[in-house]
Amino acid sequence: MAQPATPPLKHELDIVIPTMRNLHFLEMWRPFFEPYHLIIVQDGDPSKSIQVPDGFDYELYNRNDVNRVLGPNANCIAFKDSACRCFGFLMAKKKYIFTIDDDCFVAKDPSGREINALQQHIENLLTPSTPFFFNTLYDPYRDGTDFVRGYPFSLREGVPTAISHGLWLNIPDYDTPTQLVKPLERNTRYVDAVVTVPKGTLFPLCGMNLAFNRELIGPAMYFGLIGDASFGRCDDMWAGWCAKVICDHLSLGVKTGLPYVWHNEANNPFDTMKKEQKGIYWLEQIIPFFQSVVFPKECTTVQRCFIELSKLVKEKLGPIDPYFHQLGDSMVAWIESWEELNS
Ligand SMILES: O=c1ccn([C@@H]2O[C@H](COP(=O)(O)OP(=O)(O)O[C@H]3O[C@@H](CO)[C@H](O)[C@H]3O)[C@@H](O)[C@H]2O)c(=O)[nH]1
Ligand SMILES: [Mn+2]
Repeated sequence: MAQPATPPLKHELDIVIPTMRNLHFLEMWRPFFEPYHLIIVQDGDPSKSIQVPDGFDYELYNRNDVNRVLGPNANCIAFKDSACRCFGFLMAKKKYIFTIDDDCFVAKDPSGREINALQQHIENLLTPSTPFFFNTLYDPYRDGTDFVRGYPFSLREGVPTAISHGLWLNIPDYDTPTQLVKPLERNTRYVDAVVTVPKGTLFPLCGMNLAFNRELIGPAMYFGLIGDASFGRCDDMWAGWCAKVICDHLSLGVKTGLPYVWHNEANNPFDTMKKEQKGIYWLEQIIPFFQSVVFPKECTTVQRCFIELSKLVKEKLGPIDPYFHQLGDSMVAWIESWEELNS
């Protein structure tokens, strides 16, 4: 009798979900997520109980657990935003992480077939990236394609992929001003492509539908000290900028494109306006800062790069606002916590 196939990376991947709601969205993901272990990080009042549908294998953490586990470093885990998810990254023990927001559902491809987002992330992570030279036919490692004529043979091995950044149909990941002027806009464009983000290029990472190799880049996936600082909704982007400059330095790859999820809930733009206020101003200074980062050659690990980055954040961004001094300190506390829990 044929044995049912073991789902890919079943014992090597954890799914991390930040939440402040009930997790009914998991019902739709049941066929894809049920074989995997879930790490749920509950935001808000720890005395509230979160409903997780039956049949899932999960561990659930709240603020009390963060305080208990991290002690004096607990403040590096921000709440009041999706940033609480990085406590799940700390607690995970597997090599790969897939993280998804609780308002993301299974999307369909143009043929009407449900998309197994996890499987596509795994394919992205298990095949190399090509940050040093752009392949005009997108990801050359996908079935049915290859490197185009003129692609240097010496670069065709690629580099290990650290991050797989998936996209979203329906509610687009817009900032508040864009959301306000286009309240009815929906993303209906399904593009069947995966590309490597080139070396030296930053991008706005969205944490909604994201996977990464925790061994390669885990310590850089820090969603910051966000909650109380009006730097809201920049948690994922902060992780993206830090991780990308470190990937560039360590010759690791970042892919973006497939898979899609269906993003269901539009935030109230008048609420998010307050959250994003400072981030929108700061963005124009933060990006030139990251573009100028050069790591010394002694920075041979993600941890060392991250500590170096924390110093640069304090020195170069500190003059903009005292918040960046706190953020620099919390980056150090994050690395201390990572080393304590993952030594
Ligand atoms: O205070 C909070 C707010 C949210 N969460 C959980 O975080 C994710 C994302 O929340 P939500 O869908 O409300 O926010 P979006 O603006 O659509 O999300 C985008 O912004 C990002 C950065 O904040 C996020 O990664 C993006 O996808 C949900 O699971 C909420 O339950 C929370 O825990 N606490
Ligand atoms: Mn959302």
